[in-house]
Amino acid sequence: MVGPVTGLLGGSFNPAHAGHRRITLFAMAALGLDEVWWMVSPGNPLKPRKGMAPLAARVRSAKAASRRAPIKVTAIERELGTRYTVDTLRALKRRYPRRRFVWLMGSDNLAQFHKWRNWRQIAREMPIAVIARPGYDDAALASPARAWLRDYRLSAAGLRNRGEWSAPALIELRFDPDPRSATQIRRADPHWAEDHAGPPPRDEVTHSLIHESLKGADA
Ligand SMILES: Nc1ncnc2c1ncn2[C@@H]1O[C@H](COP(=O)(O)OP(=O)(O)OP(=O)(O)O)[C@@H](O)[C@H]1O
Ligand SMILES: O=C(O)c1ccc[n+]([C@@H]2O[C@H](COP(=O)([O-])O)[C@@H](O)[C@H]2O)c1
Repeated sequence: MVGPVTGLLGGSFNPAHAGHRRITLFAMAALGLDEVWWMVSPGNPLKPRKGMAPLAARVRSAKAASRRAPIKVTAIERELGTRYTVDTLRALKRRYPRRRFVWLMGSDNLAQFHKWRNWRQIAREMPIAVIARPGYDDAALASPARAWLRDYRLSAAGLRNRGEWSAPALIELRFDPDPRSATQIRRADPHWAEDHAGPPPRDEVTHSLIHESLKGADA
């Protein structure tokens, strides 16, 4: 029997915002997902550490932004000890073998995807759904990763109706694009990261942040 269909939205969430929530709910409906996990990254390998609030603060902001939605917030990469998405996805598939996963990301990330470690292998691990984002769609369209994935394009209905999933698969989701971004929030509140720095969380706090939300997630 196939387990729940789970979308994975990895991100810095520095901070989380209403755009994350909206694109998640949209992707869930379009792709027929049972739930989405927001994986708050301990540190995007391509982003500077400066200006990044601590993991615990970003997890808190993600929990607030996802309240009462079928979204689980997790910092599981901290527990898995993975930093690169390719390693995270392999570890998750091993840990949750009954689940079917889809990797979700905005078109800004498709434009840069060829810079991610082992990106072709990421595409072989699970279908990828890309959500159009204002200002990035031309770059995404012209990107090396999209060129590579062109022959694997699939409609959202195509993915929903497939009995057996295969990867690579690229699903391009376009809906009333959402202009919100964490950059915009930090511009309006330049001290966001500092104000949320606080003392480093104790180990048991981080531990409970990691485990709490995925409790009950079956294998
Ligand atoms: N408004 C949006 N439309 C489409 N995708 C989005 C949007 N906001 C965030 N995403 C996607 O959600 C994931 C996590 O995003 P992230 O936490 O980096 O937020 P962000 O707003 O992109 O942050 P920043 O402005 O700091 O780069 C990424 O795949 C990103 O592309
Ligand atoms: O694995 C990589 O090389 C890699 C490079 C850049 C970003 N990522 C992942 O992409 C996701 C989105 O990151 P961000 O910072 O754009 O929200 C997050 O899960 C990061 O860990 C992964």
